[in-house]
Amino acid sequence: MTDTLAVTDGRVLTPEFDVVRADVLIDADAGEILDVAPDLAGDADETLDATDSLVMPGLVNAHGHATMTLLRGYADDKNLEDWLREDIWPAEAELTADDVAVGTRLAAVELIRSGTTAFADMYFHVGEVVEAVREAGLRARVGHGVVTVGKDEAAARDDFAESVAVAEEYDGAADGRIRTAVMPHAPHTVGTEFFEEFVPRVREAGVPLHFHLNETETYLEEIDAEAGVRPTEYADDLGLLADDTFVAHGVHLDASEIGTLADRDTSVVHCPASNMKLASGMAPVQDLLDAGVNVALGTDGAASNNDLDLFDELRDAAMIGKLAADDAAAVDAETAVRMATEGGAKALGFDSGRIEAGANADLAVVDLDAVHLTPEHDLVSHLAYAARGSDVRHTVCDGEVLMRDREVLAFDEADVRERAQEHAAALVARAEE
Ligand SMILES: N[C@@H](CCSC[C@H]1O[C@@H](n2cnc3c(=O)[nH]cnc32)[C@H](O)[C@@H]1O)C(=O)O
Ligand SMILES: [Zn+2]
Repeated sequence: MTDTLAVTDGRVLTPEFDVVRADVLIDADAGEILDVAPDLAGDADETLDATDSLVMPGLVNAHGHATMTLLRGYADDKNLEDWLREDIWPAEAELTADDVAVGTRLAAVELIRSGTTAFADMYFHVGEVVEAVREAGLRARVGHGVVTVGKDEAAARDDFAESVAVAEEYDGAADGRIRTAVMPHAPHTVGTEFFEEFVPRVREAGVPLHFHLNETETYLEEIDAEAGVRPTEYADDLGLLADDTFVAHGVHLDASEIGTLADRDTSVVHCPASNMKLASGMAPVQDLLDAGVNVALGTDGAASNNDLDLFDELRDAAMIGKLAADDAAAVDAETAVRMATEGGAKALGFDSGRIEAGANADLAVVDLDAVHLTPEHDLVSHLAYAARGSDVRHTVCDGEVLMRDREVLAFDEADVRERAQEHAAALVARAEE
């Protein structure tokens, strides 16, 4: 007999963005939603109470570096290039596999607590990331980040080869909750010859590509100096853009680049908090949406955010989207919530992001019994503009309850925090030696 779970007595955000009173019946073995209708509790082996709550698709954090939770608050108030070169890369040079194991678990707890059920991760020691994701019960698209600048040819080639090997090794791990991608850091931090050599191998492996695109003016200047074109054109010429490619940031994009991204059906992961904090700029999100580009949301690493709460990101996206377009109607509440759910699921290639029979059973249950969510005119407005990650009561991924009544089940949270504090302190001490 199949194990079934019913999320009962709540209201449900439908794919049409109506809010209806219904239960959600889940096949816990298959990790799939079976039915959304009133009175399904009697059919279930187990129930999860959603009284006074809104059942929404689990949020999708489509760009980040989970281990960077260990560097949260370590270096703030600098632009991207200075921050990476002066603080982050020296610290990362000291990072061990154990640090990645600990930092990714800290990130996982934070993601689960704030209703995120799927995320993308570009980092190194990916085997440790995979183990943490498996244990957490989350869904993720993971990859090894490649940088070739500053390395000799053999080391550079090894780094890219490792990214392909890692993507092949772990794709489909954790009962299919883990998928992979090859993740060259950015067009200007990986040499042209290495893209030429490895892109055909990525295509053979049949995995997507993920990289940082046009995050700052420096990204444009470096490609302009090297190739005399815009980075999107450069990336397209190298065969990097496809319908399973997802790029982070896309802050500085001209109309022709937006057209190219739309033509290739490449997803853009908007990271508004990171872009504001590093003063990278304002992404033209409404223009991307108007051109038909799929836009997802990401926190980026916790060192440039400084948290992994997608509800913050949602609100930031709606706010900065209006400023960027000089139009208060731009990036409206529904659009922001869609980017954080179905947009992210599409970018990462997961059949999640909607509460409907047949979809992955990835959902967040938001407690509406709160002062800052009173009164109720429009619950989608609340999700975009008033709710916080800490309003999430239960988190379900792949049909498994990962958090019940604000208790994360897979980990001992106190232990995860203590180990994170120890590893972060030791890491920084090594970096500053
Ligand atoms: N194997 C590579 C590591 C690349 S992982 C991905 C990298 O992205 C860096 N990173 C984090 N946030 C950002 C961002 O906003 N823009 C660009 N890079 C970032 C992060 O510090 C990490 O070094 C190496 O040998 O250096
Ligand atoms: Zn990043």
